[in-house]
Amino acid sequence: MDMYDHRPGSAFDNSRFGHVDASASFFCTRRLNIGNRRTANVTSKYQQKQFVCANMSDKRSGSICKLNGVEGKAPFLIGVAGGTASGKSTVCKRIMEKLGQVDMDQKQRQVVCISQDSFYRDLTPKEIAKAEQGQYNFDHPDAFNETLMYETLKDVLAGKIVQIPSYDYKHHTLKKDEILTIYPADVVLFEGILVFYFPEVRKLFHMKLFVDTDSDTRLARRVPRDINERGRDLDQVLSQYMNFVKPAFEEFCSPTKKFADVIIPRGADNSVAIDLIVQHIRDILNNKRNSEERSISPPKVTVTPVGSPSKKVNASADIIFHRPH
Ligand SMILES: Nc1ncnc2c1ncn2[C@@H]1O[C@H](COP(=O)(O)OP(=O)(O)O)[C@@H](O)[C@H]1O
Ligand SMILES: O=c1ccn([C@@H]2O[C@H](COP(=O)(O)O)[C@@H](O)[C@H]2O)c(=O)[nH]1
Repeated sequence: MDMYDHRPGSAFDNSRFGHVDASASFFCTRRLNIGNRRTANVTSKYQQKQFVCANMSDKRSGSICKLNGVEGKAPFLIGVAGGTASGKSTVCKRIMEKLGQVDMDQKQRQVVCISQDSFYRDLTPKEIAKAEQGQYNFDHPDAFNETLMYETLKDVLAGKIVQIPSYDYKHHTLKKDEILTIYPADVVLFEGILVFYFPEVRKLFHMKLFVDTDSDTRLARRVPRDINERGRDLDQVLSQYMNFVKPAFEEFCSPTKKFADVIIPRGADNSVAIDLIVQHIRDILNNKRNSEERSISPPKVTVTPVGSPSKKVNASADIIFHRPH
């Protein structure tokens, strides 16, 4: 999806993706601009199990965390769940558009979006053969790498730069030559059919949205999409839908609607709901910015000695605390 930072020419050896020995890793050092204000030397570590830049400080103080000594922001993390073709990606795109994030350099973006599909497990050749016949269940929670999803989101929350693969729906594989770099942002949207299914992952979200589009509409959208964009034929799409997609939606996805803070009926058509969400995000960002500014220039605090309450130790203090008696 074009909202991601596609960096085919990144310093990462993409050909190793998913095929390295678990212990194999390599390092690269780059100079990166983070947001409008910061520049940091970032050393990134790439491993099969964890494709994140793992060499930055994990310490958080409030919403500020450190990136190799440079202060970075912990983002506001929004989960966007919903059935297949409910409009999750389109809703995320609308939110980004309304927040003025689309025609913007990837590194400057305050709002970024990550797809849960980047956390599908690597399939064995036998599983790929099954998938090609529409016999693999991509809608079951076991199809996802929960640990990696959790660890990556934790890193995102810690203000780290993370690198994730994009997903190739035609070949049912993670794209080894298309690693997405997610730079620290103010808001991170994480969208997918089962983003609220895993309890530990679910707990990480500051806000949870569920895109609720009726199943006829979803199927009517999925059929042409899968044929035109994902290389399927009609029989495959319908049999996969009946055998796996529909039952898994009912068993695993639909029950997670109860965890949502906001349910968006009709998806991207619901501009009222999207406007309300965008306004809420704006308010949160403004509050966050104000509190960050306050923490960057804290008011001067002076303690007046006990017994001399009228004696001002520092005449320029903005706040005076009295020691309790
Ligand atoms: N409100 C809408 N009206 C018409 N088509 C839509 C609408 N929302 C999404 N679509 C189309 O439906 C398909 C699935 O939408 P998408 O946002 O990718 O869903 P999801 O991310 O939930 O799978 C895409 O082809 C998209 O262009
Ligand atoms: O190789 C694959 C991987 C996934 N799928 C289907 O994709 C949807 C999830 O993506 P949405 O954009 O939310 O629709 C899921 O229902 C899987 O069935 C696939 O067909 N092949």
